[in-house]
Amino acid sequence: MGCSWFSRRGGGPSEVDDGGIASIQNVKIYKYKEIRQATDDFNPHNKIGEGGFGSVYKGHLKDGKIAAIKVLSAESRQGVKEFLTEINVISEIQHENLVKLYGCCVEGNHRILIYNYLENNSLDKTLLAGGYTRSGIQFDWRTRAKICIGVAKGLAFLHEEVRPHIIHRDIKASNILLDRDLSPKISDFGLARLMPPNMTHVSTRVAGTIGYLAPEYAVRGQLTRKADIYSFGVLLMEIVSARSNKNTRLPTEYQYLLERAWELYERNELVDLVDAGLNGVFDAEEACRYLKIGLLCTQDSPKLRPTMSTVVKLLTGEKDIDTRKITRPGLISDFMDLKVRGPVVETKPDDEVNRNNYTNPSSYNASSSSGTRDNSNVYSSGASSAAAVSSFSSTI
Ligand SMILES: Nc1ncnc2c1ncn2[C@@H]1O[C@H](COP(=O)(O)OP(=O)(O)OP(=O)(O)O)[C@@H](O)[C@H]1O
Repeated sequence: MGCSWFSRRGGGPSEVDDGGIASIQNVKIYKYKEIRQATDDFNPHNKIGEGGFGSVYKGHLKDGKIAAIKVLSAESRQGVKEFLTEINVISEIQHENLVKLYGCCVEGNHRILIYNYLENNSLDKTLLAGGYTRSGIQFDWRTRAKICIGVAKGLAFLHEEVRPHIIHRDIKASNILLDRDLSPKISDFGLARLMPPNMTHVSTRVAGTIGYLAPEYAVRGQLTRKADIYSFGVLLMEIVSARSNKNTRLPTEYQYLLERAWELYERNELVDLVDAGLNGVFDAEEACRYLKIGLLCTQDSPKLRPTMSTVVKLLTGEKDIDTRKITRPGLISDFMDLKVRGPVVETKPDDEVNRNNYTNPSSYNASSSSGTRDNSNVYSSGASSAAAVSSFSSTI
């Protein structure tokens, strides 16, 4: 048997018998030997990606499952207890639009996460990398609408149903994976939490993320759910237009997606931003509505951005957009000449972090899902925002 349940069933690695972590019960522990076999000894041919947290391999597990195996980099050498505590939190969070964590491997210095493998890769490597021509995937309008709504639902779940609420902190195209049916799954939620606060290589991650960063988070380090909503707004516009938030190959005035969207919105020509690759086969009213929702989500003032559950209703048409509320979005380029100072505040009063009060969403009581907010419990999935923001200053 290559793996065991953490609650001392099946005899996992010796560290997991540590009495201080006996309360952790839901994490499947894989033996390093099984992971080596699954990846053919981490054969480069099986490597499917490289992110800020380490390398990702495709692997075949003994139970027949295909997995994405994320080998965390050296910086993440957290103690077994801390690591498993975080993993236990992540593994309890399950939703059809979140990537499923199968388990982990925590032997010696190894810290490895084992996820459900998603067949159709990430949005940045498919839709934003040339769409059908490059990936063979037909991103027609219906598929895009389904992707936008799915991501919105996954994020609404993290923000409003999980207790304490989770701020993803890194919503972007490379963290949206697609399954066989092109249903979207958000990856990396809770992951930055595994990194020690002094981790230095965070700068490369932030560099790739700048266009998604809400100004108040980038400049003042204010981390709330509204920062995720800003990133979602940018992603939404990327999906509709099939272009990245920044494209240096375009003439200067067209390079920044958000600036372009605002310009076109003011001229009542938003439809021009919709992907020309759709060959005109799309619902223009709906596509423009999505772009307007993107503008609403990226408003400069966090208070003007809708919550994610409202975004879901706006996307599905259950709720109408009040276009009077759309003002110029907050643009990071407005702050390009500012140097950012740390240390940084993680939250505002209405989005306070409280990691100790985490409760399993499955045991989450029904009255809360009817809209009652308990804003005192927010779990930030981010690594040190101070680290992120101070390294951000060195990359702009
Ligand atoms: N569950 C998965 N199924 C299939 N492919 C995956 C899975 N997880 C990751 N990948 C692949 O590995 C790549 C790297 O993923 P990873 O999340 O480590 O980094 P990233 O999102 O590109 O960057 P960052 O770590 O800065 O967020 C992804 O772009 C994707 O192609």
